[in-house]
Amino acid sequence: MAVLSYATTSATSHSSILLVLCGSCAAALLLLWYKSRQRHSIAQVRGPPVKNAIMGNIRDLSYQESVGDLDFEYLKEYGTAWRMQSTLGKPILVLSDPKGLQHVLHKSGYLYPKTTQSRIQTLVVTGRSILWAPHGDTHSRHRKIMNPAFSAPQLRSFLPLFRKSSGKLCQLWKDQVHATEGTTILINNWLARTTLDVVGEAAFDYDFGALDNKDDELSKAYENMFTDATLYPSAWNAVFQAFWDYLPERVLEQVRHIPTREYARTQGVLRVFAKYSRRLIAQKNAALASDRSSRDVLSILVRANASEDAKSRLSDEEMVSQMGALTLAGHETTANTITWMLYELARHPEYQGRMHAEIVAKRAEVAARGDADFSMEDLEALEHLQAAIKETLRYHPIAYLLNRMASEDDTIPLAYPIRSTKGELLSEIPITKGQAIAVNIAAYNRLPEVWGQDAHVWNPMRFIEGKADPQIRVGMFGNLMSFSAGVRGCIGWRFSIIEMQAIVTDLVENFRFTLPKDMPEIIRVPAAVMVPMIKGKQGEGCKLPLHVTPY
Ligand code: HEM
Repeated sequence: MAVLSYATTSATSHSSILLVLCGSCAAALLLLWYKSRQRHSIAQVRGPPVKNAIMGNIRDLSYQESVGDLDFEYLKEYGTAWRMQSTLGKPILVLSDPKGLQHVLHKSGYLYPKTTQSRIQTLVVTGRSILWAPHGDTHSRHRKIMNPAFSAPQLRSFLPLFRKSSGKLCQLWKDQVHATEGTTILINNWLARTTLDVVGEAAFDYDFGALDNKDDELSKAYENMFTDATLYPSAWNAVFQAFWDYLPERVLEQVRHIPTREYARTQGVLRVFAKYSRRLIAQKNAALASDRSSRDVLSILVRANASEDAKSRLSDEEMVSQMGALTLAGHETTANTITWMLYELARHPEYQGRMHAEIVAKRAEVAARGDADFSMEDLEALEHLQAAIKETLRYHPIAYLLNRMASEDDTIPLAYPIRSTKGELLSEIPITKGQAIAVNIAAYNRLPEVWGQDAHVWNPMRFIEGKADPQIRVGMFGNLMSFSAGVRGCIGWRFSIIEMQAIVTDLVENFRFTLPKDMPEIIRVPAAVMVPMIKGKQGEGCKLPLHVTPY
């Protein structure tokens, strides 16, 4: 009986959600139709022709075979700012100009918040975390409490922990790689497991056991989530999301209950994370009360939150959400960047040889000093390693596009003037409130004006020879946009750099990476983050095989 009455209540509440959604959508459709007839301020900005009135041409971007195929073509044709049409006639300004990006992300503070679509999508997958936090008071409250856990000294203290995981990966590969001929390995899968273990231990003092193949509920829930939920978005979902700007927040919060793959897959992950996160936070609160608090990110967060005044404190729900956010933001991003780096090293054996020689020489220095392992200063002195990290972040930016919108009328300045639809040179673009802006990280990272005429070539020497010395400072690291910039720039960029230094040093010291004889074509697939897949075999998920031979 109890089950029956629960089922009836649940069905009633679901049909009222559906009714509210349908009613709101119909109203939004009318509003959208009215809006699409209005003239917008970026009408004079050139862009690719619109092929489909409903879908616009934005879908071409999410269906392009490899990230950059279209972006680099448009960049060449239209310059560092162009116009695209999103679903139901909504114009988007696609921006890769350094001065424009500096203005939108740095100088304007919170003037350009995330779009409703990107905020609600992160709400669906992480809950009320820092990634979701609306611009302004809410976000600065999250950031203030999270900052102490990401200070440079705190992150440098994680080095032994990162080295422990990379050592484990090396040992597992040594066990399975044939000593003389080497073996072909799907490296992305191993690296994702390694970075999941790293983020588990450093951020929560939790053992995902991914490298040990432990049957862990959390790591299983997370596996392939990005590609399952976001790859090749359906037309209905794109049209549905176009209404979101006009729906009340309370209605939008319900979209997570929609039982299609876009929402159900992430909702499942969110539920599992919330369960574990609650348990871990309770443990950390108990440890704090008995003065046994440890150094992982979540413990520092719990401590920082406890010492805030009640008004500024994160709520229980906000605290619980950070675990999913840190795993989401900090795991596959780093794993994929290392994957692309090893792929480029396999394609550039001469550079890989230099990196190996540099590490071996440093190892001899460390041994002569009587130390068992590299210090942070040793790793930072490896200039070929540093340059390869920067060049890979530039060439293969995992987060290749960010969505923002103007909260007020504004003017965006450009470093490189563009030609308007009337043939005039524009050195600034007027923006009206509500204008959507796509921050095109992939295109900025390939600007010949900033990176040199060989911007489309993977060449780490540009950082060693000082060729990349851009005049306009935008990014958080190496003047790259890969970690974004400004008030919402990546909080974990140092964590990721130290992690990459620790893992890549171990791998390049112990193994040689080459392309297998029958190397398939690898494409940069546009899921929520950019992932490597074998061309024509996208259905098999992320895959990047390399031939690995031990030294
Ligand atoms: C190669 C590795 C990484 C890349 C390329 C990367 C990139 C980014 C980018 C582009 C953003 C801005 C997102 C937006 O505005 O929508 C961001 C934000 C963020 N990242 Fe990273 N990230 C990386 C690693 C990490 C790691 C290791 C962590 C944590 C352990 C982390 C935690 C975060 C968090 C919490 C935010 C939200 C910051 C805020 O809104 O204030 N990231 N990241």
